[in-house]
Amino acid sequence: MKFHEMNVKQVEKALNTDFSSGLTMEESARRISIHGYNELAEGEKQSALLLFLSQFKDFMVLVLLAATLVSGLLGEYIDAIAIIAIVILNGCLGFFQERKAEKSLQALKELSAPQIIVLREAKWMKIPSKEAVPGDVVKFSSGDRIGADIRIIESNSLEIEESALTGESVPVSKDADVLVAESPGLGDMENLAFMGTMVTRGSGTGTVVATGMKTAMGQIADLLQNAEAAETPLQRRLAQLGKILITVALMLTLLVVIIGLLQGHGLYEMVLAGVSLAVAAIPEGLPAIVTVALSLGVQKMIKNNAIVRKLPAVETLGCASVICSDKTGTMTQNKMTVTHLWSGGKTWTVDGTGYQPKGNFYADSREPINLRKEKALQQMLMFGMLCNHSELVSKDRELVLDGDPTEGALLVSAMKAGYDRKKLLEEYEIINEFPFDSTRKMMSVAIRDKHGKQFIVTKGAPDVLIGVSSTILVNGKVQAMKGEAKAEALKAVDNLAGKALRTIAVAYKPISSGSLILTEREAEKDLIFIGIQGMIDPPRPEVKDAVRECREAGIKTVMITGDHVATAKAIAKQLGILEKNSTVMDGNKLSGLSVEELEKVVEGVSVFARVSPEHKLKIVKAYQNRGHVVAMTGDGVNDAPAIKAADIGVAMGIAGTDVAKEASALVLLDDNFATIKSAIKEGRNIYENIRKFVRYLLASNVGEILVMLFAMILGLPLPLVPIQILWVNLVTDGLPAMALGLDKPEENVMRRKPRSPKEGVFARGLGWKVISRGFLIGIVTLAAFLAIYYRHPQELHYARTVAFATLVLAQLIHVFDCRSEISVLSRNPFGNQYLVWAVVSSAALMVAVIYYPPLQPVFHTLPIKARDWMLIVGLSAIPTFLLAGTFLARKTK
Ligand SMILES: Nc1ncnc2c1ncn2[C@@H]1O[C@H](COP(=O)(O)OP(=O)(O)OP(=O)(O)O)[C@@H](O)[C@H]1O
Ligand SMILES: [Ca+2]
Repeated sequence: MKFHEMNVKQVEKALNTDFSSGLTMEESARRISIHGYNELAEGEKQSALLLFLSQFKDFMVLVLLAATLVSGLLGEYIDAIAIIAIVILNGCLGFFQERKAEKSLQALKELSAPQIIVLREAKWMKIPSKEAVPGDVVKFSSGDRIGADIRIIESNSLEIEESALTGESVPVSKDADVLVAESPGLGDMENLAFMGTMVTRGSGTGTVVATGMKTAMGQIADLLQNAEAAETPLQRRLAQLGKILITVALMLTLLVVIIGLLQGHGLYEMVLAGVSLAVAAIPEGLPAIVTVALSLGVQKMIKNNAIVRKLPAVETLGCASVICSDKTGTMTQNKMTVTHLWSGGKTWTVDGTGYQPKGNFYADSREPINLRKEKALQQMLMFGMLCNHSELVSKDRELVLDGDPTEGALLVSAMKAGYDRKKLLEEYEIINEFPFDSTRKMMSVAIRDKHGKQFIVTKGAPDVLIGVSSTILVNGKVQAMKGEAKAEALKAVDNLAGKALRTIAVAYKPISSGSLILTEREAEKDLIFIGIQGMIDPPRPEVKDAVRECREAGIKTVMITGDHVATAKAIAKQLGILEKNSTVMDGNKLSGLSVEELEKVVEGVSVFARVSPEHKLKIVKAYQNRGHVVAMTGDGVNDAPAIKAADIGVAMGIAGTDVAKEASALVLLDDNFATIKSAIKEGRNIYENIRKFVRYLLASNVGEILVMLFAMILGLPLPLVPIQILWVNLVTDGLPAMALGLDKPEENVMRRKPRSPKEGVFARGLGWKVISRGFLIGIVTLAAFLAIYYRHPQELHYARTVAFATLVLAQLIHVFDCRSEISVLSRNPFGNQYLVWAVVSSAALMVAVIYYPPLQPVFHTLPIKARDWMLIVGLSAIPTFLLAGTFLARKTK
């Protein structure tokens, strides 16, 4: 018999498990050793060796190796060995950079690995999905992705979307009690839930029947092997640019070779020089360094509680111009405490802090009231506790909340009045439930008391509940919900919400005992309104500053909330989101507008209140049509489309569902708005750092090519020999460029306007900087060469050594200039320790090559005399300081 044909008892037996306490730790470990981990087999990975070899597949490197081989055969052993050594070192550098990039991407993947809630040794715990085994008892609810194939034990309005398996995107309802007889299609197995599908509604428990490759998903897994890693826009642009640069570098190199030949240089000499030059000038390492910079940035973001799930988001973050953020939990602390209560025209306050169930109720005086006399208040508190899933659990001797904070507040307010849920549940049995969702904005239970009387109890947004209540309880009497009674209730809501309180109303109605199976629609109408509980949810302290910083950075903050207009308004004011010239729009108004109409007014709105998740997509579209780059937060299943549509989809790490997380590009580990701001700042910085080393590397290459080209045009000997060119390329490109990638942001990163996503690599004067600095580096190197060579033409080796030192030093000074968009002097040049160390070690290597006797024949160098250092230092400072702070530099700002 198959699992879907058995009843629950039979399944329990077949799997040799216990549905009330789950598996033991021992047993689960044993089962892992039998069934293996619950994961799908991965595609093949590139081996380290292949990755290493792939560093040498570059065409010019192959040509260089061939040319070196020839020179080796011709007897130039030292040159040949040195060149090969440098090529291998270069390959190692590339290998490590790519490895690092790959590793950090892998680490990212693991961070966002799915989890599953299982029952082990009678305790519910969250474990990595990987560790689930057949027989495990699991629970799941709306927004979860199912982690294994599961036979449902209990279900509650459960609906699951199985498009990952069946392609059918309409959710199907699932029911534990439906036995499926023959062998139906996957889509018809009502009592099974499959790995990879997602819960769109309701909740349930179940037991794992298959894991890993044995699941239905596993059987088709090879069809959907790993999605390819996405390239960021910048990486794509750089790849295109790379092709152009290669062509240009090759053409210039060819020009150098041809002119050199025309000027009477030997063929062999020119070919080797040309090939070395080509290898040095082609920025083949650029893509890898960019990936490393991106992933280093990603790691930094993780330290700041932001996980980037899609690499391109790192870049897009820097372009964000609007952040649409949830209020509850993101801008506020999500620590709710009921402070005010209202029923039938009376208002009470209650004291106490946090989730400690201690406090008193007051009317007008300072004396606590006698609760027994306030029947409506009692009823409201009791119902708030019954229609409630949250729980207080003690952890480290403190009471902490397990569940939804809104419900926690209601639980605690009832406890302050002396109610105890266990005792209540002995008196009242919960026979049915309609779970909360953000569109209905309410939740209901059907309960039965000891005498068999049945009621519907509903709690939810007061304005919505007033709408579905036909009567209201006033002084123990039921009155029609209209006229003055209704107006007074609405006024009470406004009054509480105006105090920045979040409001939840409670209502009920008796139902006849026969009508057990009501639909949601039947249950949630003609209710008797009892009253309202108002709770504080203090803003997170850091949000106000974050909002201000965003404003200075040209980024607009928009609050989007399901909460009441007045509550949203009050909190938005406290946080500085709502200003004089911005407005609040509510869900009703929003529903009536088309995207085009919304577009016209959207710039003026900074708070959207009483919205449903479905509205978020419209808001994203409207801002995007206005040319904005939009970050949008979300947590629930219904938020996923908006998260996907946004330029940067942001999901909550704590409150977020699997579905929201999977749709997102960025996950906030702490659900904090301020974290979005830090991520944007980091995103801007990473992009600037990439610009810095692109600028540095290309200027260096331009310098290297030009010095050779000019020398050939002037009919001079080669100012640098091949091995020197390769060495410059290795030493100056390696460490200093990486160090630039780790640079701290310039002070004003968050005071600039967001960058346009269309901006090219050379925007904002970068192209000019590359060419002008490169040109000057070439000129001063040539000048240094000439200064020696003209006086002593016989000392060619010495002149080359001086040119070599000038070229290296000019680049090592120029690298400091690259740290700033303005000028080298606009920030402390030694502010980046990595860079200082990179430059010091590169300089030390240069000194070694020049002064260490065993290296001199290898690099064709001679020790430089002290007085010539004056010349070298003076010349190499020129490219950086000549243009630093001049009008040319400023103009490009
Ligand atoms: N567990 C619940 N049971 C009943 N009603 C609830 C519950 N949670 C929230 N509500 C009501 O539904 C309204 C909408 O809730 P929703 O979760 O959509 O947004 P929110 O939490 O208020 O704000 P945000 O969208 O900023 O997270 C709330 O203002 C509240 O009145
Ligand atoms: Ca919400």
